[in-house]
Amino acid sequence: MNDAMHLIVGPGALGRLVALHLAGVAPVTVAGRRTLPAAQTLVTPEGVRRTVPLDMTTLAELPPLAPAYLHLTTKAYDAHAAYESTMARLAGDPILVLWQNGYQVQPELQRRHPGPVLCASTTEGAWLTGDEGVTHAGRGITYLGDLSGHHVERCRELAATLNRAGLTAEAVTDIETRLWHKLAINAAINPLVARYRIRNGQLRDRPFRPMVERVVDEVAAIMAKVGVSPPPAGWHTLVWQVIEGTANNRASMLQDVLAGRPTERDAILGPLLAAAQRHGLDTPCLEALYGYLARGSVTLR
Ligand SMILES: NC(=O)C1=CN([C@@H]2O[C@H](COP(=O)(O)OP(=O)(O)OC[C@H]3O[C@@H](n4cnc5c(N)ncnc54)[C@H](OP(=O)(O)O)[C@@H]3O)[C@@H](O)[C@H]2O)C=CC1
Ligand SMILES: CC(C)(CO)C(=O)C(=O)O
Repeated sequence: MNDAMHLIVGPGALGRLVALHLAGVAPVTVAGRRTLPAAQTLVTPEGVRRTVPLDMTTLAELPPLAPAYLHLTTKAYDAHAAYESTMARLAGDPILVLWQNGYQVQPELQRRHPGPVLCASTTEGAWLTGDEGVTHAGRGITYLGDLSGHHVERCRELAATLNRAGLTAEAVTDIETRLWHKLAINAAINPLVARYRIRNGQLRDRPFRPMVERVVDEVAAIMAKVGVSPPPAGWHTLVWQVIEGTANNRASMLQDVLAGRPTERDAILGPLLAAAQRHGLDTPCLEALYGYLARGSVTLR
């Protein structure tokens, strides 16, 4: 057991998945905004159920801890509020680990946080089974890096801890590119499947296939202006590979829309639309999808 303490704020699907793994190798406290049962059940991708006691608390009851790591596992739109309420209670400046999708919270909190900030880009898949547990739907890989390029060793240390805990992780020196690549995938898939309430694989069919192509054209043009290098196979191939590999998924944004929750539209489409505006690019599809997610209606040209 490593004695570096991990505080995980945001006890949702990803937060509990990470907590239930880390608890086997390090001291872990999980903090949310409401009380959750201390015994949490993990259902593994193989269907095995494991119930693990966790130190669960609420931010309001959080003692003045000095954790080595503060993992922020809220949705992107809750990250700033969660960061502020947590930091107001902690002693010291922990290593902040950001697990959000998109590319909005990461540069903003990198500027705000006085300690090291690491970014995690993960392809793990998890969903909640209620207040008592989480299902690990699919194993993936977590890339860890930092935008400043000053904390490579800390990324390696955390990757080693996550690997010991049973989650595959790797420290990388190009996390910004990886976050933009994941954002491109999310931008091409999530708003369309949320808009049309379809599984990812249905994007391969008419009338959705040409819509995906147009969205990817817009994303690719923005990436070229921003200076994000394309994946080796190109943007279109990358997106179609993910659609193929996740054909049966109900993407996270579709689940949010169906449950009447806010979506991560600002974290995913926001950076693309802002870059398009800066560079004078016409992005009718992305704008229409953003408009739908903001207002609930869309007309794709
Ligand atoms: N789930 C997955 O498989 C993956 C998720 N991600 C990314 O990880 C992030 C988290 O996703 P996910 O776990 O699915 O989301 P969830 O909605 O399941 O979990 C978010 C959690 O954050 C809590 N929360 C919100 N605000 C605060 C706050 N101010 N203080 C403390 N806790 C708070 C919520 O509490 P409450 O219950 O009260 O709402 C909830 O428990 C997202 O950016 C997502 O895109 C990335 C890859 C995979
Ligand atoms: C890759 C994809 C689209 C898989 O569903 C995803 O990350 C999500 O659902 O948010």
